[in-house]
Amino acid sequence: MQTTENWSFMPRSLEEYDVNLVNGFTPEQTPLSRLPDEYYSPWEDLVSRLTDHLLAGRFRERVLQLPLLSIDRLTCRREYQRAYVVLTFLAHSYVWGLHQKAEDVIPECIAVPLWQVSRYLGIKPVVTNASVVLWNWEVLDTNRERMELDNLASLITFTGSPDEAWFYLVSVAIEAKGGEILRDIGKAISNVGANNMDGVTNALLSLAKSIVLITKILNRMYEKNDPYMFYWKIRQYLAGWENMKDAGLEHGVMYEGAEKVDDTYLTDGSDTESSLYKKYPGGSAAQSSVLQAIDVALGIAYYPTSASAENARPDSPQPSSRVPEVRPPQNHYLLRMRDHMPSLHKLFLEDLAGAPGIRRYVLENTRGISKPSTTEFTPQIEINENLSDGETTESAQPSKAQKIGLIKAYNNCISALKAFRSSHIFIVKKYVVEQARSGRTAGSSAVNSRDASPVGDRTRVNSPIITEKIVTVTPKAVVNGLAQAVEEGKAVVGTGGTDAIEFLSSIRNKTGTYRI
Ligand code: HEM
Repeated sequence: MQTTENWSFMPRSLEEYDVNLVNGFTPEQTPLSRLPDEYYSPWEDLVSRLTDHLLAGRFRERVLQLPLLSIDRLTCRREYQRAYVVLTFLAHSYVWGLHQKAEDVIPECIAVPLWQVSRYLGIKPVVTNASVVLWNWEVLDTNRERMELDNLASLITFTGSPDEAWFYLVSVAIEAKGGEILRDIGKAISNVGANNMDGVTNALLSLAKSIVLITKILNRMYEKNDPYMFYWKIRQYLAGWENMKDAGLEHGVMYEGAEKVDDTYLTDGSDTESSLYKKYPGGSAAQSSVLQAIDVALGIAYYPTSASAENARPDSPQPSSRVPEVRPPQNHYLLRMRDHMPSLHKLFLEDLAGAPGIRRYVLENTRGISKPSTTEFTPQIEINENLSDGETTESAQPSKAQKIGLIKAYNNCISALKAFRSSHIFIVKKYVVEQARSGRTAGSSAVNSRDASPVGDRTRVNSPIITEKIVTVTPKAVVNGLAQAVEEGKAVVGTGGTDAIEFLSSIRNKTGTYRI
């Protein structure tokens, strides 16, 4: 049990945010692998053979045989979470199918309970980071260090492939470091409140180490997730129903019968007020609260990717004693992604933003010592050596060395976070951009004859694992949802429908400018 006393600056207890200092935003207790009440066995039995039914081409038929079950027999949040995971997997499998045309109506037997459990958990009724990562893991050996990559398994996958499980598990292992990360953030902020400079410095040094550690975990993605598999076989199931015109979901998806059980149905996720069709983006690790918590704690605000905003950093130290508060634009993609987190985690991030600011503390207490770069990231912090130690002559005041230590610790965090984002961009280039540019190839996987026509032989080069001779095919524009070939010169879009690399680079570069 970790002490939560460092978190007394928050208006609510960590428990009330469904956050803990062991695993962060993922539960301390292992998620349920099956709902205990046999009443729910029709859902559990179907999801346990999900891949088999998809492969047999009879999954949709099986869904239509499901009874409409009440959610009244779910007894606790853990059970609601399990129900949400099961129902989102069933819903996305139904909509996307396997080598089938997308369906734009989720049948009542899934749609109604999915809508209701999502309302209870305060999350959107689509696959999210919570469905596939936070609430979708188990530990293999409970006697060992719990949540390391070599001791984890995913509870449900769409494809039954190790690649898909690995994709989720890398995120689970990162999420689990959220406990350590929150401990450091709590220590840093409570020491800001107590005006204990060394305490803030030590907490930031530890936070920087944790960010380096999650970057190492992120870089293990290549070990067991083949980019080809990911892009062409797995990613399609994570897609939601926003910006999906090309996939046949121009209006989004209808949750059959949900309007009868919830008055708010019509007002959420629709283009027009009265539409029964909903548009929601799908699952993305951009919905991870850990990364956003680090951003919030370090005082990093998000910006639109437009050129004018690019040049502005909000809080370059001002001559006056006040560091202006900056409100990020409300429509920014990363802020929108908070609606795809459990609402308690979103609330946590909002309340964290109101806590004593670490960045503000560093800036205000090192004025005259730091010489912030107004341009891009520089590896070396520039210390203004010529300035006298002015305000720090009294023995009770921190020394110049302490102030320099504080700036360096803060900058270590920024550099580590920027390095995380650089590694992530590299992954997105390998797993998304290169795949989209290469066009779909037939190798060990079957290609829908309606999707493609063979044009010649080529050795498959994108996968580090498979090197057999394969047939190159000319892809039609859309294979399924997010799995599509994109011509050179056209943007490869992320879940949010914007140019993924441009978007991620802008955030990465902006992170770097926060060095002091
Ligand atoms: C094969 C692996 C991965 C791919 C292809 C990938 C792809 C993407 C893409 C395309 C975006 C842009 C926004 C969107 O489309 O939603 C994004 C955003 C993001 N991803 Fe990943 N991702 C991968 C793994 C991870 C992992 C393991 C994490 C760790 C938690 C992660 C964390 C993030 C974050 C935090 C963002 C928001 C942007 C930012 O804060 O820098 N991703 N990812």
